[in-house]
Amino acid sequence: MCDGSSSWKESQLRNYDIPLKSVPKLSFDDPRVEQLISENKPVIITGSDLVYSASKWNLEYLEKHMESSTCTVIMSPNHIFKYFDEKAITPAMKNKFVPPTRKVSMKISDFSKRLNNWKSGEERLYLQQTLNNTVGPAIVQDFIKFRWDWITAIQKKMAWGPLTSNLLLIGMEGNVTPCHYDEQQNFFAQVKGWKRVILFSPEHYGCLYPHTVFHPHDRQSQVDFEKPDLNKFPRFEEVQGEEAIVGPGEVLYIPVYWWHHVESLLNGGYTVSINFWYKAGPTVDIIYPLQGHQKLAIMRNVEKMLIEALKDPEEVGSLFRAIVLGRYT
Ligand SMILES: CC1(C)c2ccccc2-c2ccc(C[C@@H](CC(=O)O)C(=O)C(=O)O)cc21
Ligand SMILES: [Zn+2]
Repeated sequence: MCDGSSSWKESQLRNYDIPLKSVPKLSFDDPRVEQLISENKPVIITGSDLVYSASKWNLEYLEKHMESSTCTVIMSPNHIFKYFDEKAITPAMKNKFVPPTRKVSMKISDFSKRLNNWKSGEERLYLQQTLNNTVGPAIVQDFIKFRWDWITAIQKKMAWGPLTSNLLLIGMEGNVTPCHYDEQQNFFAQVKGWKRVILFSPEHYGCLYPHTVFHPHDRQSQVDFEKPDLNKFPRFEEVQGEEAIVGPGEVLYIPVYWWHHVESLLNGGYTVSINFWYKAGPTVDIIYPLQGHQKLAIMRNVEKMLIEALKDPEEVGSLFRAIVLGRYT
C-alpha cells in the first residue's frame, strides 16, 4: 500500500518481550551528537541532509534511472532475513546447515513488479545493492550530492578508517533483519518509510548467544526474538535494549559491534535505506577495564585460534568446557 503518511503508530511494531529505552534523537548541529559518537553510543541524527538528494528515490524513479543494472535481491519464505556467509558452508556443514534465504539477481523493474503484485504466502523480497558506478548517471549525480562534507568531517574527527561501502536497501513492509552485529561503524540513513532498530550494547554478548565464529551465521544471535528458547538461552531474559524508530531524512549511528535487530514497520509500505559502513579506527591505547567491544574482539580471536589449532569444531567446545567448568565458574 503506497503510504505517504508522515508518521507511524505503535500497532505497526512487532511485539517482543524485551525492555526498551529510547535512543536519543538530536539535531545534527547539537554538540552532544559528536559526544555520543565518540563514546560509541547510538544516536538518531535529524536535519543532516546526508542523503537529501536521494529523497526522490522511490521505485519508479529508481526503475527509470537504474533500468540497465541488475540488483541483488534476497528472497525469504517468511519475514525473517537472517544473513549467512556462503563461504562458511564447509562440506562437513553441507547437510546440516539449511540456508534460510536465497540470493537472486533481477532488474529493479522486476523487483518492483513482484513487490506490487506480492500475495501473502509468496516469498518475500529484500533488495540490497551496493551503490557503485554501474547504477547509472542520474543516480551517480544524486550520490555525489550526499552531504559528504558532514559525514567525512565526522569520519576524520573520530579517526575512522575508509568508507567501505554504501548499501541501497529496499525492503517490503514487515521485513525483519534479525539481531546481529557488524565489525564496521555504520551511519544508517532512512530515505523512505520507517524502520525500527532495536540495539544492544556489546556487553550483552552473554545474553544474545551468537553463533560460533565459523558458522555461516557468525555474528548473528541464535535467539529467535519471536519465540526465545529460554532453556537453551536462559540469559536472554536479562537483555535490555534501546529502540530507535527512524523515518525519512533521519540518520541512525549504529556503533561498531553493537547488536541490532531491524524491521520495516508493518503496513508502512516498502522502505528505502542507505547505509554507510566505515572501517572502525584502530584501538590506540588499551585502557583497563576493557570495554565490551574489546572483549568481543578478544573472544573472537580466541575462538579462531582454537579452531585453527584443533581443526575440529566439535573439539573446541569440550576444550573450552575443560578449561572453564569447575575452574573458572
Ligand atoms: C538482511 C540483508 C538484506 C542481507 C542479506 C544478505 C546479506 C547481507 C544483508 C544485509 C546487510 C545489511 C542490511 C541493512 C541493515 C539491516 C536492515 O536495514 O534491514 C543492517 O543490518 C546494517 O545496515 O548493518 C540488511 C541486509
Ligand atoms: Zn547490520
